[in-house]
Amino acid sequence: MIPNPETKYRPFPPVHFPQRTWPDKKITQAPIWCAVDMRDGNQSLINPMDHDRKIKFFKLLIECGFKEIEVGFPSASETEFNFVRFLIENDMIPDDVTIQVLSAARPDLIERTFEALKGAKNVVFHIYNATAEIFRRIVFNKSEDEIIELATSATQIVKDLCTKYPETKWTFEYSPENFSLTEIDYAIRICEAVTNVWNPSKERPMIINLPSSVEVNTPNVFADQIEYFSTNFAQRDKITLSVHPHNDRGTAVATAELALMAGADRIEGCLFGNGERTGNVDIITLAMNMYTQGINPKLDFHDIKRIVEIVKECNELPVHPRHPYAGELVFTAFSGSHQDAIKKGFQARQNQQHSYWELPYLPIDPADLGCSYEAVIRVNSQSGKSGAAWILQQNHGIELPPHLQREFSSVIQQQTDQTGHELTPAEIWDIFRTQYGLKNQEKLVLQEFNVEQNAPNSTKLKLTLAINGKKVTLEGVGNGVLSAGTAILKAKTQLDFRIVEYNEHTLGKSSDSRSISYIKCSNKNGDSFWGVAIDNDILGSSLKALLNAVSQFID
Ligand SMILES: CC(=O)SCCNC(=O)CCNC(=O)[C@H](O)C(C)(C)COP(=O)(O)OP(=O)(O)OC[C@H]1O[C@@H](n2cnc3c(N)ncnc32)[C@H](O)[C@@H]1OP(=O)(O)O
Ligand SMILES: CC(C)C(=O)C(=O)O
Ligand SMILES: [Mg+2]
Repeated sequence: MIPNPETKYRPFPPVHFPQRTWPDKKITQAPIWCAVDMRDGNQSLINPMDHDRKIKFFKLLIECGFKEIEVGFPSASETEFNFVRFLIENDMIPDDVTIQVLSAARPDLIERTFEALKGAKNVVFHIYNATAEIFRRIVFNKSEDEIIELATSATQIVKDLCTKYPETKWTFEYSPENFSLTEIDYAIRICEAVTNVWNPSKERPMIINLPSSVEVNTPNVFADQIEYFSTNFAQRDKITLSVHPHNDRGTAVATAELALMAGADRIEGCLFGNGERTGNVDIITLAMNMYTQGINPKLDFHDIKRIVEIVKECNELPVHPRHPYAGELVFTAFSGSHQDAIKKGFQARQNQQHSYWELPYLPIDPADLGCSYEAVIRVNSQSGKSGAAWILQQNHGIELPPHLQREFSSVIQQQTDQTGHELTPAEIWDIFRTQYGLKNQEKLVLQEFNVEQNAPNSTKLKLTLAINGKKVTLEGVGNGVLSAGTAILKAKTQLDFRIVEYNEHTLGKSSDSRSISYIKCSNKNGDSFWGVAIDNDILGSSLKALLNAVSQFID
């Protein structure tokens, strides 16, 4: 028996805020991004990053365009402390990048953190303490006022120490940890008290960072909390309002997006949503969501596969194959109706009159993330006619005629049903060649041919064939090469068949491109077979395709 949730869990109370305006707002520009992978992400890893992994991650974040990077919790360990020293002493921080460090609101930890920062150019000094009732009661055993005192006295210590190091441009950040679980008016009260101590200005704002340290409510309730805070905070114009969503309910991205609509200016998060428990908000998803709405996210993820590899190596964690924008399967359709729509979408793009991306089932151009179109369609037993046709088109320039697409699809379907597995492009190509005579067809093999135009509508054809390896030369007449060839083969094999469909095209754009021909022959019993052939000239490919089709009537 599962426990009764009604007596075990309490619903999160909504914020009474009928003046809310965020539902009608739009996101129109990128927020200030702060990557907290090297701190919040790092503190959640099984094996926290060592020096080399941290360096690698730091360089990656800079390449991606982050201008604010929380590089660690310097008072946590020697590794953390020394890493910050290394960055500073080796001049590894670009002038336009601000490093951020975190410390609990504890004098000993704050002092140690300042030691790590000596000589840095630009720093966000970030302190936090939990403010929610359950933390005040259980963790701190302190009253509301005592917690305010803890936060303000720590702020004063930071302020005093900043004056000792005037060579650094300091920005102060305060986080009421577990903001979303904190009584909203108390959260405003403690943040205002901290702000009053710091005394920011419009020109030198401080950062108030509102975390859903544990995600406890729906994104709309969090948005109400943010708009309420933003509306009622006394020195709103002197603070940068930041959010720091976690993903316990799986809605961190929505939470962050609604928070931006509700007035947040800045977002802290991690690549691929790494972080404590279910992670921090995924900045890649957020940024690419903006990108697909026509907004420049001011971050660069154009080589997503490389980013995945580096992050996997540094975090020693996988990235899910269905991770938005980045997973190895997110641009791949296995299912028939999706494949059909995607294939038609790519065709339609060739005549499109506008520049916008418009493709069924592909909300973003894979090329924008450095991915090719090759993998957008893969073939298994869920696939339809467009699946294999797409693979042949992409890999070999083959434009299967519509009827042949259907016929080849049933061949492929038999294979995938039998094995239950995906077919690779190489396997599909091999099945295609075997099925239509491009490979191992030895019953009727063209060796030479000669065409003479006797008169208008009368063509004389001389064929040299290897029939099951035996060379024969045959002649016939028809009103064209194919009808002459048909006449020759009918006479030789005693088979009664006719050509019912013929298609050809060049494989490539230049005039010396090879030709491919597709021929379907039927007999009176209703049996029909396709033959396909490739040759340097169109007559050769037509005759070979005819032989490949007819060979299939022969036992
Ligand atoms: C939501 C977040 O992500 S917060 C960031 C969390 N990150 C980390 O903790 C990673 C790095 N931390 C560490 O390595 C260690 O915690 C250290 C080295 C910083 C400190 O370790 P310790 O000295 O053993 O203290 P510990 O972390 O257990 O803290 C517990 C004490 O600090 C107090 N404390 C906890 N958080 C805070 C805070 N934000 N501000 C002030 N005091 C705090 C607790 O009430 C407790 O006090 P008590 O001993 O009087 O009961
Ligand atoms: C330190 C704070 C910002 C934090 O990581 C959290 O509350 O989740
Ligand atoms: Mg966090």
